[in-house]
Amino acid sequence: MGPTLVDKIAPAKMDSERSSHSDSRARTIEGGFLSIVILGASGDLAKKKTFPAIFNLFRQGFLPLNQMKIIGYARSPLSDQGLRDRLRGYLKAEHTTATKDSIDIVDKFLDLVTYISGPYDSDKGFMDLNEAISSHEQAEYGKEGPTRRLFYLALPPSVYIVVGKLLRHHCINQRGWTRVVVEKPFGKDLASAEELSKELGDLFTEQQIYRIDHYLGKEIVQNLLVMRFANRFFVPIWNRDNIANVQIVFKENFGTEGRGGYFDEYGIIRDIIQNHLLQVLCLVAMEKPVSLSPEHVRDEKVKVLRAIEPIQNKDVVLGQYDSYRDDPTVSRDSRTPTFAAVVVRINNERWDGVPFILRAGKALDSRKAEIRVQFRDAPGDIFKCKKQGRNEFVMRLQPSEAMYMKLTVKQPGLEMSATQSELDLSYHQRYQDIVIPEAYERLILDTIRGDQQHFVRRDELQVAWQIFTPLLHQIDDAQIPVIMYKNGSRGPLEAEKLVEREGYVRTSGYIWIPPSLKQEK
Ligand SMILES: NC(=O)C1=CN([C@@H]2O[C@H](COP(=O)(O)OP(=O)(O)OC[C@H]3O[C@@H](n4cnc5c(N)ncnc54)[C@H](OP(=O)(O)O)[C@@H]3O)[C@@H](O)[C@H]2O)C=CC1
Ligand SMILES: O=C1O[C@H](COP(=O)(O)O)[C@@H](O)[C@H](O)[C@H]1O
Repeated sequence: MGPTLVDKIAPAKMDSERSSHSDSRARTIEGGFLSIVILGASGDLAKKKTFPAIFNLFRQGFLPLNQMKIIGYARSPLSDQGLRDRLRGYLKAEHTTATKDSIDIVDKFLDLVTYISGPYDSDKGFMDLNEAISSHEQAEYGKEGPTRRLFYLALPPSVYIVVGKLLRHHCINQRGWTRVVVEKPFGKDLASAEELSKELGDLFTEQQIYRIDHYLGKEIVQNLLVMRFANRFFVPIWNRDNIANVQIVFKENFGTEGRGGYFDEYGIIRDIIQNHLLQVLCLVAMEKPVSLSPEHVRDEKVKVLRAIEPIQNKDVVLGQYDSYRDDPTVSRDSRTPTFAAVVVRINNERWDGVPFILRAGKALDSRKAEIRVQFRDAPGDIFKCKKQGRNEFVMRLQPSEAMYMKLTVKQPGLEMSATQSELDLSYHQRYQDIVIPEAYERLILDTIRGDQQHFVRRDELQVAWQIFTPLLHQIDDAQIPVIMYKNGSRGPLEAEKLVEREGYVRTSGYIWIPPSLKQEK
């Protein structure tokens, strides 16, 4: 039998081989035995996102085949094999040619996975965990040599602190780094987020804490700084003189589906807008950082957040889809918004007067996330372009990553008339041989490399909550109306009116479906 894909896996790639930018961002991967511990390994996120992302890194040779273990920890009574069986269906060895190879690579990965069943609040469980990690380390590395420990909290935030304390007490690495990944929601409002930050901050240094927001790992989001600051086209026009309005949109064509209990407590602003969309806004609106070092980038994000004005009620539309309360895990008289449109205003020299409209909704007519930048009309319109519509630059995060510009051109033919057309960079067409990594894949790799650029810093989180907390408290106190909308619709009509009121000009008669989206259907 010839060599399988597993045999062909190279030792973990070093950053110097992989990184296209050999500047200050390129980090050396420190050597040493790597233990990745997933706490909450029995859960939804772990099986759907965390383990598959680690598997993809492994499959592509980014993890050290013979120098690592992956340990799942949760209360559920599972065996090693039980966890492996549960995960197998989620590990897809796509892009490998032979089926045998695909099975081998999955088996090889699952061989690295073990499971410990234990509570989240007992010394014993965490002593067992430490024992297991140490014994793997020693089996490979003896008692000397550097080791690396990554703890991924795929858990409800209610247990973060108790788990953090026990990790701190029993599982800290004595021979190398310890890093802790925490998932959103990081609190429910400013006070609770601050408390969580303080308690975690008493246990771990800021350099050890990785607050994950998976939107920061999406390809088009990662492209934002390059687009804005490496293209002469954009540098001079990215401001209030040229841009009329910006929309950052998240739509899902399904409801809360099995997560109703969690969602009903949080709602769409805490679930999507305060974190994912606000993070995207930071990258669209921030000033150029001094360098790409994580602190320089995050310093600029914090500055733009600090320039955001208090949100006014007239700038908010809330909705709830009509079948939301049919979910048995949702309260019968729930007023939790499943849709929100919020106008955010940035009071600085670059953006004064430009509305940033953040819109997110569940159970809408399609699944899509995009940034839509609409430009002002060209002055002195001799071509009657106003009829045709405005220039827009759209960055589609999903589905099918793309960036396109809507612009006015001469209608081809003998007549001199203007029409709307587009310049399209659809990734699946342009980069046919490149597999775009999943957000979690990229971010987990960053945690192993020690790169915090794409993670939320404590002060960033604090300002993000400061912006939304007054509004959230009013919503919690039922002071803002929640409009019903039909499951599968575009959301409340009032939101469309809000967007119009803020000066968005819809192009009439222009319908263009990007080829990559046609393929998607
Ligand atoms: N699922 C998703 O798509 C996303 C999730 N997240 C966040 O990731 C984290 C994990 O999410 P998810 O996997 O969906 O969560 P789950 O509800 O599936 O919980 C994960 C595991 O935690 C344990 N657990 C559940 N409830 C409790 C509780 N009340 N007290 C103690 N342990 C509990 C369970 O393990 P056991 O009982 O075996 O110990 C469960 O398998 C959350 O913070 C969530 O907000 C973020 C983005 C997306
Ligand atoms: O964080 C969350 O994100 C998902 C949407 O993620 P995407 O990468 O598929 O866009 C959302 O469904 C979920 O409610 C939310 O908690």
